[in-house]
Amino acid sequence: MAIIQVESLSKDYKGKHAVSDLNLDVRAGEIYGFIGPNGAGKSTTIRMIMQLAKPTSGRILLFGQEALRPSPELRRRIGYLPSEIRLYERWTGRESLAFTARAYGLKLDGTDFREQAGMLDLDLDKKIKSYSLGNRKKLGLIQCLLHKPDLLILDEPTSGLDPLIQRKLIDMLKRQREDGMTIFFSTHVLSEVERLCDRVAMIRGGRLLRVENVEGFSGARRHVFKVRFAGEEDRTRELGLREFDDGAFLKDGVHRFSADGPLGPVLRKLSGCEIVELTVERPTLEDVFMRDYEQEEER
Ligand SMILES: Nc1ncnc2c1ncn2[C@@H]1O[C@H](COP(=O)(O)OP(=O)(O)OP(=O)(O)O)[C@@H](O)[C@H]1O
Repeated sequence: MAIIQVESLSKDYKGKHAVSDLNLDVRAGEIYGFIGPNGAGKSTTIRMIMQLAKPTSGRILLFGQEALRPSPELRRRIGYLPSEIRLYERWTGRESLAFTARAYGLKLDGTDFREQAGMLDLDLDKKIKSYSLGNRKKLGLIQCLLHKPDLLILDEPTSGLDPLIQRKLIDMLKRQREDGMTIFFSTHVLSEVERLCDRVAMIRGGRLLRVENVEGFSGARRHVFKVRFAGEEDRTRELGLREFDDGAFLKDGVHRFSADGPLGPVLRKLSGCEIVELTVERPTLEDVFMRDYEQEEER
């Protein structure tokens, strides 16, 4: 069953499309990355999933239930970390956690979050007003795990964290997955997605560009070619580069395309023109996504 199912979801702000006709399905037990540049529509989507913003059109199902209005029952099953966390500045981290625990009717003895705080290197006895942005994020994350939700929705959880803490947070999220939690999180850091996610959706300009399986990423069997020929003209058609890749394109004088299988046939084709520069690489997820960005920009 899909834990999050988003169907034809759109959100307009004063006639401007923040999210357009978005479809997503997040399955039980997976870590799903939601990636896109600034202003892509990630937070707007997450706010709609959390029933904090009303969709202009479309449907959202959480745990198979229609979720267009705030529902305390659904809310209890979800841990949500917004991109900007609001905390009560005068409290210590521990007081803040104790308050949240009480709000959920949990009886905690103070040792329940010690492990997580230790893992993230967070001093819970300091006042929140003295916390850095990173420490606030850490506290927010521990807070949204307190009630042991089935689904974790995190809006840019690692932004503002140093690389060491980012890694610890990622390890902590992996551990949650081992305990059966489903995790949906937004980021613009691709390496994070590669380390952590089962699947990743890429959004830009409010529209879904693609969804990719990270494990066994199919791009690993392909080669990415970047080639500059003598002269500036577009050689895509002349060399039949679209026979290898429908999406072959020319940008800044460089022909870019990818191809499956052995290199020989491709190199033979390329040698029909005078090559000034050639690079051949295995594509990373980043290559695949950057290509999508660039192709979108061309349109
Ligand atoms: N409350 C609002 N009123 C008007 N426009 C909004 C509002 N919230 C978001 N937008 C616009 O919707 C678009 C998507 O914004 P959103 O915050 O969802 O992007 P994002 O992918 O989360 O970006 P970032 O990575 O910068 O947080 C942007 O053009 C933004 O300016």
